[in-house]
Amino acid sequence: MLQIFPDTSTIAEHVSATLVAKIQSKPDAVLGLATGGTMEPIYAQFVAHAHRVNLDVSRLTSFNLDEYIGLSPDHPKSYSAYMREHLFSHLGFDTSRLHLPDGMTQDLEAHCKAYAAHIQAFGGVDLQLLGVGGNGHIGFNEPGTPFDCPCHVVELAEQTRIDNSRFFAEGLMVPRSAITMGMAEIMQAREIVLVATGEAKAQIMAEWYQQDVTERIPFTALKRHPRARIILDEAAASLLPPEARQQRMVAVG
Ligand SMILES: N[C@@H]1[C@@H](O)[C@H](O)[C@@H](COP(=O)(O)O)O[C@@H]1O
Repeated sequence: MLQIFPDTSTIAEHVSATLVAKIQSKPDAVLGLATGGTMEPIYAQFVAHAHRVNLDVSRLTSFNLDEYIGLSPDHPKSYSAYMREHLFSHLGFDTSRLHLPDGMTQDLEAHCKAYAAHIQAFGGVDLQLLGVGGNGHIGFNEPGTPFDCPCHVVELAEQTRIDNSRFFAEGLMVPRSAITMGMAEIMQAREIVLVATGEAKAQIMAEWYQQDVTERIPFTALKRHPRARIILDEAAASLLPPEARQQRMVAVG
């Protein structure tokens, strides 16, 4: 289902309310968490909302989508550091329940298998948050990734490294590879919320809308998911055909 909101702050309120409701109804839920600029206002809003309603997050389990290979959790540009900065350090999480792939692992293949098995051991993800790359990647599942692919190592597409270089100071290289949750684990999530904001996502959203399900655009897989929502702001929706732009959300909540 496609939903278009006026701007990033109404999206943040809406997604935050979705998260709070999920956690209130299932305090031991398993969340699939994403990083990237899109998620920053969402986590900020969620932290404020959680404080307001005194939300108990201590029984939650989370699995992050991905991590760069070669960056330790202490590296400021690791996704581990991102999660601490934007979410984990602000609320009373049980840190032993918060999982990210280990970018410093010595045995990549074994680690990927163990990460996938760990998610299965928890019965899969209840609610998966996703952003989307300019080339349609989700997590770091780049175009061409088979839809049944589990957690794996990926060589990042040149476009992805260029897009993500804005997060790295000049002279710091974007890593060439990453560990990502696979399309398989993502598609097994019971509920998926994908958020795309800003003009930079307008082109890929138009392609997503026009194309059938294709591995060339990984997030088209969500068209086959029974409970996936694609949430856009006006800018990301700006190249959609008029009939798609009818899906405007006027109310928040
Ligand atoms: N691995 C992450 C993705 O999980 C994220 O969804 C995407 C979009 O990022 P942004 O929200 O910064 O546009 O970029 C990265 O490559």
